[in-house]
Amino acid sequence: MQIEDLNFAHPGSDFPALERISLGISMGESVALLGPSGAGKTTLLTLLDGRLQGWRGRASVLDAPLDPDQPPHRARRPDTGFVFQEYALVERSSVLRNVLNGRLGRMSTLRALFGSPAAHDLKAALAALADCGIADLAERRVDSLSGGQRQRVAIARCLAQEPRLILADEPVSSLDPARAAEVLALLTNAARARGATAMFSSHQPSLARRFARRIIGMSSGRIVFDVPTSELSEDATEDLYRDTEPMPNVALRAVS
Ligand SMILES: Nc1ncnc2c1ncn2[C@@H]1O[C@H](COP(=O)(O)OP(=O)(O)OP(=O)(O)O)[C@@H](O)[C@H]1O
Repeated sequence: MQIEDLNFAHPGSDFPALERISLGISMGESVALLGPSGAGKTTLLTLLDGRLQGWRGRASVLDAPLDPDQPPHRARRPDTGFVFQEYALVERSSVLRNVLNGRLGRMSTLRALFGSPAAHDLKAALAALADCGIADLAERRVDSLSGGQRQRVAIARCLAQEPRLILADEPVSSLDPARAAEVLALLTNAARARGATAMFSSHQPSLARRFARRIIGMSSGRIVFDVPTSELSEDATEDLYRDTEPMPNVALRAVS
C-alpha cells in the first residue's frame, strides 16, 4: 500500500479529517493506528476501503490505484476485508449465513442474488468459523450472542472473504481486556497465516504494542509518528493522548 499526500475533509466540515498523510505498508505487515477521538483513524481506514470519495493525493492499495472520484471496481473489492467496530451483522440471521455474506463479493451475481453458495463458498465459511473458534455457533441467531461472540462472527465473515488486506476499525473496543487480547490475537494470527496485511485502529496502546509490529500515531488528521513497535517510547504514546482538546460543552459532574 502506498499513500502520498492524502488530504480529505468530510462534506460540510471546515476541518480536514486527513492532512498530508503519506505512508507505505508492505504486504504481510501488521500495523496499529493509535490516536485520540477525532484523530482521523476511521476516516483513513474507510478511505483505504474505497468507501470515501472526494479526497486529494495518491493512494494505491494492493498494487492498484484508488480513484478519488469513484469506488473500486466490484471485481477488486473482495480483496479488502473490513471489520466494523459495531460488527455490522444481520442480527436475525444465523452465524453461518452472516459469515457466508463475506463470500458474496466472490460469488456470481446469480448465486449472490439467490443466496445459494457453491461448495467452495461453504468450505471457506466453515473454515473461517473454525479458525475463530465458533464452529459450534453456526446455527445460532446473531441476536442471541454476546459481544465477544459477535466480534468473532464479524472477523470470521471478513476471513471467509479471503482478503489480502484486513482493515479493522477498533475491533475490540467493546470487549473486556481478556476477550480483547484474544480477538486481536485471532485477527493478527489469521492475517499472518494467510500472508495478508492487517491494519487496525485502537485506543489501547498496550494492545497495539502486543499485536502490531508497527504503530502509527495520528492526531488532528496527521501522522505524528510511524515506528516499529520495538522503538515506540512510552512518552510518545502519552504525548499523543495528552494533547487532546477537551470536548466542548461537556461538563463532568461528580456522582454523589
Ligand atoms: N461523516 C462525517 N461528517 C463530518 N465530519 C466527520 C464525519 N466523520 C468524521 N468526521 C470528522 O472527521 C474527523 C476524524 O474523525 P474520525 O472518525 O476519522 O476519527 P477517529 O480517530 O476514528 O475517532 P474515534 O477514535 O472517536 O473513532 C473528526 O473531526 C470528525 O468529527
